[in-house]
Amino acid sequence: MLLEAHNIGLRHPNGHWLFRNLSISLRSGEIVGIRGPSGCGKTSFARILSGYEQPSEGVVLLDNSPLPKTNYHPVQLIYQHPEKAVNHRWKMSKILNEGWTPDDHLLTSLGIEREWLNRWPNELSGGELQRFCVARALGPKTKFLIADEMTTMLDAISQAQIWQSVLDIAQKRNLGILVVSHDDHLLKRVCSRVIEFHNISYK
Ligand SMILES: Nc1ncnc2c1ncn2[C@@H]1O[C@H](COP(=O)(O)OP(=O)(O)OP(=O)(O)O)[C@@H](O)[C@H]1O
Repeated sequence: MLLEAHNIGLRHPNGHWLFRNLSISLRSGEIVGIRGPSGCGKTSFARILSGYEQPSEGVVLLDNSPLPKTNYHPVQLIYQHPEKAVNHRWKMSKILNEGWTPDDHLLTSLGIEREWLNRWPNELSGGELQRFCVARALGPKTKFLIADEMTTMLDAISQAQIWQSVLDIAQKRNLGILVVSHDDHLLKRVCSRVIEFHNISYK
């Protein structure tokens, strides 16, 4: 499969263009990094690629078709801030099973303790909550993953554990991953190529 963004631009309500003419393509099985300074628009671009936000101009295509608007989304975004990505009125078991039912093996590989399933989101740390968001995003219908600073809030050991399970699954299922990060060491380790945000953007 091929995920493509063509000439994407985003203009805020105040009329300011955050970016214009962003084009990128990502194939199944590819792991590509995006690096850029804080505030340049990486998260906004990630939201557009995963269908959460409409661009002001340009188009995102999945195998030459527009992104689907209903059902399980094949491009899954993992946010930098997991507390913004969960329903705080739901317990963790319901959040986890929102789109599919992750198996025990996945929960173990992501370090999710079963006792956490009965808690509310605010009874978990950011890192613990993020493990649920990763599991939730890895459903069998996921084709591409947009990992926006996915493990930034985690310690080095947890970070390595989560990336190891994500990379294992990506390899087995031939997922494409876009890794948005400030962490040069991580980008170098997991990505086959790394793009500077400003090199794909012409303001
Ligand atoms: N409605 C809005 N009007 C004007 N500017 C906005 C609006 N919404 C967001 N912005 C600005 O757009 C910029 C891009 O934010 P975004 O989160 O995409 O950047 P980022 O590169 O992911 O940053 P970071 O690395 O710090 O997470 C920010 O400077 C933000 O203040």
